[in-house]
Amino acid sequence: MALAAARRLLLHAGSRLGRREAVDGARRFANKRVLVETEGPAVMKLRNPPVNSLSLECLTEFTISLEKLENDKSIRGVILTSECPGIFSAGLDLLEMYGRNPAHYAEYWKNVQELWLRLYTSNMILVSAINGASPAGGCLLALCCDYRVMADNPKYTIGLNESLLGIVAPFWFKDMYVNTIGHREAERALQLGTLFSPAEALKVGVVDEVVPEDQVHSKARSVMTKWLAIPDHSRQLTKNMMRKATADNLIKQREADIQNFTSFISKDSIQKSLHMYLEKLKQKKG
Ligand SMILES: CCCC/C=C/CC(=O)SCCNC(=O)CCNC(=O)[C@H](O)C(C)(C)COP(=O)(O)OP(=O)(O)OC[C@H]1O[C@@H](n2cnc3c(N)ncnc32)[C@H](O)[C@@H]1OP(=O)(O)O
Repeated sequence: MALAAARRLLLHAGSRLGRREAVDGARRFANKRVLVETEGPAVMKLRNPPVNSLSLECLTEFTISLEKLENDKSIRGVILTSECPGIFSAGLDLLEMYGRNPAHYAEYWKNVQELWLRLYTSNMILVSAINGASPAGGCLLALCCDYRVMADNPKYTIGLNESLLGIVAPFWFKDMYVNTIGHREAERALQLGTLFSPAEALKVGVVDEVVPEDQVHSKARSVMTKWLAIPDHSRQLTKNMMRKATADNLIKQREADIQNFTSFISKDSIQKSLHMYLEKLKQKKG
């Protein structure tokens, strides 16, 4: 209930802000963690420092921004990128999955599912400009896109690394990975929790193109121009044909998936693994 009210409030505030900024000349709207520019090809920038982790608030604002773009029939495509230097997204927020209660885990997971379904089944053309590290849920965001351009910086890695955290990528993460890189590569990468360098990601097909870092946005825009030249109706029907079965697989078992996640993440052993992983992240800083 509380979340639904927050969501209504955000939508309202978002549209007011959108109008105000439009008067200033720049066609854009924003909430705290997501900035959307609608001048030229629409660009959605995640800005949840330090690492663009997908907290509940960030997921909600992301979903609302997408909803607004979907409702604007003049917007046919969106470039998804990050405003945080060196980070595309650190994925799901570990602090939403650690040390909370089952009701919180269920609420969080419902919102993760909702964002995924909205992104994965979007009628718009989605191109990701991956300008930084993109582990786990960050990779998931990129995989939802129709085309992925990654910055050629060996410090940036991408992949579904859940098994390194002692957790298991849900079946719908896995389905999308298999759809993108094939069963054998996905099986190996999921078991090992592989984080691919840009060159490896290109080779295996996690991303479609790797370009010098200063060209990632211009390349994403030129890709968008090419995709925009395709008639919407045929492209959308084709996308739906390719993705429907994967999305339906979750839709038909959303509740069960929430229950599974909640009971899995609540286990002492899993909480212990997350604790150790969080400690490791802290220690890395020295
Ligand atoms: C059935 C269960 C399935 C659940 C599915 C889960 C999918 C997921 O997405 S799980 C999340 C997986 N994410 C990761 O493994 C990424 C972990 N983070 C990193 O590897 C690094 O932080 C980075 C490469 C993204 C960035 O490195 P950098 O050196 O720039 O920054 P750090 O000093 O490591 O981090 C800064 C700060 O942010 C905290 N943090 C990092 N990632 C997360 C996160 N995913 N959730 C919450 N918080 C995160 C990190 O602990 C630091 O915090 P402090 O400043 O307080 O120490």
